[in-house]
Amino acid sequence: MSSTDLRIGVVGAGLMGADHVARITHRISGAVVSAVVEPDAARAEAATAAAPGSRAFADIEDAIDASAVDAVLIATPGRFHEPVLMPALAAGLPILCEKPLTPDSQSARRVLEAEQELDRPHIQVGFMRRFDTEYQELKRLIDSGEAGELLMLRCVHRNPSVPATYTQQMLIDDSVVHEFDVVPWLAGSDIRSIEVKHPRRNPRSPEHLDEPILVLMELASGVFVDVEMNVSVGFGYQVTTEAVFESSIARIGQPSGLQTWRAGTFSIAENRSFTTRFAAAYDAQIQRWVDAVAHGTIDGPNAWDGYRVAVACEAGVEALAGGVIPVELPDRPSFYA
Ligand SMILES: NC(=O)C1=CN([C@@H]2O[C@H](COP(=O)(O)OP(=O)(O)OC[C@H]3O[C@@H](n4cnc5c(N)ncnc54)[C@H](O)[C@@H]3O)[C@@H](O)[C@H]2O)C=CC1
Ligand SMILES: O=C1[C@@H](O)[C@H](O)[C@@H](O)[C@H](O)[C@H]1O
Repeated sequence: MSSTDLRIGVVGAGLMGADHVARITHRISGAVVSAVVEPDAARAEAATAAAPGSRAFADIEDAIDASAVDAVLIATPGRFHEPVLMPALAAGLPILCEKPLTPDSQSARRVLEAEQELDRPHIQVGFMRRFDTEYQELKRLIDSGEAGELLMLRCVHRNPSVPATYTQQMLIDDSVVHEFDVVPWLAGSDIRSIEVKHPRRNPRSPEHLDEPILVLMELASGVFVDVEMNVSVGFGYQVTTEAVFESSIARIGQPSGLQTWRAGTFSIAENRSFTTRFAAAYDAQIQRWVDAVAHGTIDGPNAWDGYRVAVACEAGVEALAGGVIPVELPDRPSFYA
């Protein structure tokens, strides 16, 4: 550790928290994990063992009081984000908060209000797809106008399976939440309305889930977007987008793993989890946050983006029961210009 390294407190050391501890320790420059807050003793021990020099704390307030952290990375389940965001903001610390910012728009608004007490945005939200090189290339193509007018985006979001704790609502606010961020970013236009269609149910789905679902968004620009959200596909993890232009199409997210020719068959390895599909994007997201923090800024989706997405998720959850649900946003505060 060098004396200039950013000392990060990681709150929540489950799947994503442990993954982030490993990347900060081994792949990110200019930062170390100095504190871990995790109620599960075995996970806390594994995380501190994985990050030499780090210490476990009972809560983020203790780590702040002990002057053990310069920044906070939040990787607890979404409903526990606000109780960490608030003390971290009160201490004026930079924050990388895994998605969602908070689980609903009311709590997201409270966070926006608390952040606006400070001189500048301190929160970056972990919508890592914006750091994926293919998404970035597609955005450049759309922005450049080279391909002409964008007419539609056709998105696919497939998970091999989900844990028993995954609910119907999570199809929207745990999974499609990513498209609610990345689609307006790609297309440069806010979501105007959301509708959900229920195709034939996959007999492999857990009993309590009615999926796949088809989420239809209309953007303010008139661009239409469909998202196939499908969480029991078994074969692997797939996130793709096809952009339909006037006289061309562009595609991202095709399999790019090991290719084999065997017994008369050609095959390409597919991802099995977001942890590999987006590994480079998570690395880039955290490296750019660490670099930005050194200059007193953030470099990625901010708390306003988190709030916009929370509003879209509420409309999406309402749309699960039917209807075309409008997405209405207040004006963006100049603080987030
Ligand atoms: N960007 C992405 O692609 C992904 C993001 N996520 C997000 O990451 C966050 C964590 O998700 P997972 O790692 O999958 O969950 P997880 O359940 O594997 O881990 C969460 C950890 O937080 C701990 N925890 C619970 N309450 C806490 C508290 N008050 N203080 C400190 N620790 C607490 C739990 O004991 C657990 O170890 C969520 O916000 C989730 O939406 C999850 C998966 C992928
Ligand atoms: O954020 C994520 C998970 O929480 C969610 O459950 C998955 O569907 C997403 O693909 C992943 O990126």
